[in-house]
Amino acid sequence: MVVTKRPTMQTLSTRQLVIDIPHRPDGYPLDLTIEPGQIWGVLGPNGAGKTTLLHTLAGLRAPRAGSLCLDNQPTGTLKRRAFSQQVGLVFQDHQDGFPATVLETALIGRHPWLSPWQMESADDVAMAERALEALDVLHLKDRLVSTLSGGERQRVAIATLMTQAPHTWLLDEPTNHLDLHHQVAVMKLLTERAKAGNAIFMCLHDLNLAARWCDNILLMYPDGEACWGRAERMLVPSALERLYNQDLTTVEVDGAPFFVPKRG
Ligand SMILES: Nc1ncnc2c1ncn2[C@@H]1O[C@H](COP(=O)(O)OP(=O)(O)OP(=O)(O)O)[C@@H](O)[C@H]1O
Repeated sequence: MVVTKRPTMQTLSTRQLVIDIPHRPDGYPLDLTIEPGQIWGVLGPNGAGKTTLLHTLAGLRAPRAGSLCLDNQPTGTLKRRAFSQQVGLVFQDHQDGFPATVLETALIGRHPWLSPWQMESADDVAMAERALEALDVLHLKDRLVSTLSGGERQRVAIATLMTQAPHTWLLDEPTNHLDLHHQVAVMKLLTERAKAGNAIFMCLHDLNLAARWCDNILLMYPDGEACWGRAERMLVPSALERLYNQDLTTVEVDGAPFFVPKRG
């Protein structure tokens, strides 16, 4: 049996980070620490910079200022493979680069753990199949990804991240395209991963999913202003109304606030 030696889990943090959004002033620099066990929700209107932040955290875009660290080590000094063992990203949109089955796609998640040209082992395949099962897409494993529905494709993308098994999970609107049952299933899965010690950091447009499942919230405003902290402190109607420029009615359901847009 091949045993993959796991590196110790490292905490992703930002120091005075300014994301680079063309023609926008710097705004408020971000000093975030995304701790093991935490579930972060990033909220903000269209164009506020949520995707740009995720791509910056994933090392795909350079920040305008500031730095990113894993523990105390600047991420720029790490090899891409070592970084990908620690940090993984589910994109908002999924493009098919080349024809691949669902299982082949999930197995891409093992690449940071294999040497160049090393074939995936039976253990890697078993890991990918467990992830596909957790996302309820194992029955589709031999289908071409290009033939899947939007929600199925989204679940395959999350299963691919689960197969990658990084410490920090970055997810750009992971509930996009998902029906209600699968939205809840994904949020439960992320909660289980956080309980197991992973750090979860995701953009969401659904305030009520954030209120129910996230313990930390980052609010991003279109002018670059930002604030963050414990969910109960951040999810207050006045702040959210200003964030979305939308009046809200708030009720409490099962001990969590539930926000409904006012009609008028
Ligand atoms: N390459 C680019 N050139 C010019 N502007 C860009 C570029 N990339 C992003 N932007 C702009 O940066 C801003 C932030 O985009 P981003 O995708 O991060 O927002 P978002 O908060 O994720 O939005 P949404 O909720 O719509 O997904 C937007 O106004 C976008 O048009």
